[in-house]
Amino acid sequence: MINNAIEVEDLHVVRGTAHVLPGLSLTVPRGSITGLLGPSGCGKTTLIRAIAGIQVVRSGTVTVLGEPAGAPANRARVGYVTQASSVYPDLTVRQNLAYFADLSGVGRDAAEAAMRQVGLDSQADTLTGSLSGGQRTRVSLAAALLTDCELLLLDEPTVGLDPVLRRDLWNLFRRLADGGTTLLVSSHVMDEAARCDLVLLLREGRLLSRATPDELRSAAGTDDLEEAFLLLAERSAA
Ligand SMILES: Nc1ncnc2c1ncn2[C@@H]1O[C@H](COP(=O)(O)OP(=O)(O)OP(=O)(O)O)[C@@H](O)[C@H]1O
Repeated sequence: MINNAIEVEDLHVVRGTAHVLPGLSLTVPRGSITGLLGPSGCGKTTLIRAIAGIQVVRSGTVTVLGEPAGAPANRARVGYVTQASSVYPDLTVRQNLAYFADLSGVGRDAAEAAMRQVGLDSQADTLTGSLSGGQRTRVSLAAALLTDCELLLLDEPTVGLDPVLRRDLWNLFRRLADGGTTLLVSSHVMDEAARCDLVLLLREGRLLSRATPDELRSAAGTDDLEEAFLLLAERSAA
């Protein structure tokens, strides 16, 4: 059993004219919640796309669950929830999940269970297009949960959610991690770092820090994770 769910080595990605990831190396341990934190534009989505195997990379290696990123063997083992909703607006929540359940070869019971997991059972018969942005994200998340994947890649899943929904989603992430799923969750909200087992801080495509929230606080000498990030960013620029 390989202990790391993800191993990235000397990854270079160029998008347009920008060298977005200029030689990034990092690892993500199995069975835990790793937060990918950093300011807008620092390369979080690009890295997640590379891990999902859908990003053209210039060089370097990305190994996911022991396979090269994007390997067919990982298709049912890796779930990816993008920032943009990936479900059909003209279908109800239940119809969307039933459709994805059929595509994934799992039963309709799995669709109902996933709907309950994300707390959308009361909206089961609502058209997905008339849900709020946060509710639509939860439909996408439910679709990713259908196959009991080993690794979940979640790109800013809590954007636009109110504090209660955010807390509920983080509780769900914790339950999934307790059950052995590895989660990589991107966010630019530093207070979400406190809910992670491990935090990767990215800045301009470089790894500024890889630490637990407690290690971050003591390295920066402050309890405020936002402040800790700013201090670490200033130190690295000095
Ligand atoms: N399709 C694209 N073509 C060219 N450049 C792109 C493209 N998508 C992103 N970029 C650039 O790549 C860099 C990293 O973008 P990325 O989306 O990975 O950042 P991010 O940290 O996820 O940002 P956010 O938190 O705002 O989603 C940015 O400078 C962005 O302008």
